[in-house]
Amino acid sequence: MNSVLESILDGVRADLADREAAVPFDEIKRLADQAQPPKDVRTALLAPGIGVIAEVKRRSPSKGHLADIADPAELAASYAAAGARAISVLTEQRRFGGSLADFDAVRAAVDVPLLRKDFIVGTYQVHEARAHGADIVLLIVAALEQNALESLLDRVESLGMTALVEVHTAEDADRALQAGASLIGINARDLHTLEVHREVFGRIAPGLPADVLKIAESGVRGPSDLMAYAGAGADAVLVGEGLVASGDPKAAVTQLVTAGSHPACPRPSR
Ligand SMILES: O=C(O)c1ccccc1NCC(=O)[C@H](O)[C@H](O)COP(=O)(O)O
Repeated sequence: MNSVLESILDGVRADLADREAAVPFDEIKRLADQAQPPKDVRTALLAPGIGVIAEVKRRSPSKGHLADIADPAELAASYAAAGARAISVLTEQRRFGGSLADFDAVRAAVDVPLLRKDFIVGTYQVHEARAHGADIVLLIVAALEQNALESLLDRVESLGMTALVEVHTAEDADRALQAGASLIGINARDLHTLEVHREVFGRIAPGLPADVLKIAESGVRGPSDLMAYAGAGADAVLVGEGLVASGDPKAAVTQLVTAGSHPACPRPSR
């Protein structure tokens, strides 16, 4: 595993140990069982046009500070009002400045499906995501051994949620399919250099089955990037920096949604 990811995971494991000490596994499972039922993510993403998954992202390892985001609920409500199909909330604290408190605030503010965007390493975090009302949980292939990926994906689905399985290479994509992923995110950000290479999406997506929903992650800075990803087979794009650093996130989502539903925008064939 590469050092950027490894160092993120070290911090994630330390913070996770603190949370598990505060709220034991049985209690987080009980809270997950009491949460509102998860939403139908596939139907939301298959609505006509290229979907926009809008991200609440304060900072990142690659760019440092991105936006202050004093009120994540207000930001999320503006994303939803502008037509975002789903909202991604970063809950990793050390590198991304996110939190489960941000997630709770967003959950209370919007009805669209919510993605818990974090670095999942164990089943506790899956139940924790459900307890906080998540509908989608990110599983990063590069962060997980195959048996862990498969058992976490099973756990996500057994709780009625959808796993967004993130891949960076064709080998990752093979592992995601082997694990049974039905929603695959192809992340154009190289985890070694943190550079974005959008062409990675077009190299990997054609090798995925037609019934797998394909999300293009990272590097969408405006409608032309969305159109290019759509042309390479994306069902939806996941956008963070291009929204939060735009000065007018609601207008930025509106522009993307408009582009994604324009008759000239390519559609995935299935
Ligand atoms: O954003 C980073 O610097 C980063 C570094 C290491 C691991 C993950 C990272 N980002 C997570 C994401 O996948 C993005 O937040 C997401 O794809 C949105 O990307 P962007 O629109 O380019 O902000």
